[in-house]
Amino acid sequence: MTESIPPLDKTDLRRVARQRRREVALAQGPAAARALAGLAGALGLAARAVVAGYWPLEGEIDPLPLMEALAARGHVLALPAVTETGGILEFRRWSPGEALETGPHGTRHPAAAPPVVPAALLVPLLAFDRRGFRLGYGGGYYDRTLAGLCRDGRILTVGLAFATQEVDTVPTDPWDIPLDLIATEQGVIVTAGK
Ligand SMILES: Nc1nc2c(c(=O)[nH]1)N(C=O)[C@@H](CNc1ccc(C(=O)N[C@@H](CCC(=O)O)C(=O)O)cc1)CN2
Ligand SMILES: Nc1ncnc2c1ncn2[C@@H]1O[C@H](COP(=O)(O)OP(=O)(O)OP(=O)(O)O)[C@@H](O)[C@H]1O
Repeated sequence: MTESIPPLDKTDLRRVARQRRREVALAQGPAAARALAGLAGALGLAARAVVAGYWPLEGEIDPLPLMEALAARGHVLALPAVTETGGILEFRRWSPGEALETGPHGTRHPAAAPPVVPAALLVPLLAFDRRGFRLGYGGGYYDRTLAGLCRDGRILTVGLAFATQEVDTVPTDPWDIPLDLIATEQGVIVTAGK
């Protein structure tokens, strides 16, 4: 068991959670990513649904083995592109092995292509709680994007994290929209949802 993180504001929690995530990623990164891949069938995705993942930044749990497992099950994959600083994410079709370009904040995304609307979103995070609230880097990209996607239709949101990224209560703002599921190397957590 790791020590629990005391209640902190978003800025302080980002710092503490980042450090904790870096340590667990070094110690358990590849094993945890493999464990996530084993959950591909447990996410309840509709057949052939378009699933948007992410290209991992340092310390984030690596979603690529899970994305490969999803592709093998017949899902279409996509990656987010940051096309405008402070804007919303654009999702582009992608298959493992296809070329990527570097975007703002060190992100990697496929070259310009007609955007797709994902049915499910795999979401990176610094910390999560059992209500489904997440803390990100503070750019607000997922918040703004989710606000639009939720307005336009149904979307399943799945946070991906190391189990030790859980905190009792993530501090929230009015724009935060809770995730439906959190997948960790220990299994799938079903939250109260949106
Ligand atoms: N893998 C991944 N892709 C993503 C995100 C993410 O969190 N992770 N984003 C989520 O919104 C969007 C990009 N927005 C971002 C906004 C800020 C920072 C950021 O502050 N990065 C750190 C450096 C990251 C590192 O430690 O390598 C920084 O600049 O200090 C990163 C991404 C879309 N794509
Ligand atoms: N629906 C929205 N519409 C417009 N701006 C928004 C919306 N949601 C969030 N923002 C803006 O995004 C900024 C960052 O929000 P927050 O600190 O919650 O980011 P985060 O969830 O940690 O980051 P990210 O989503 O990029 O991983 C806030 O300053 C807020 O004004």
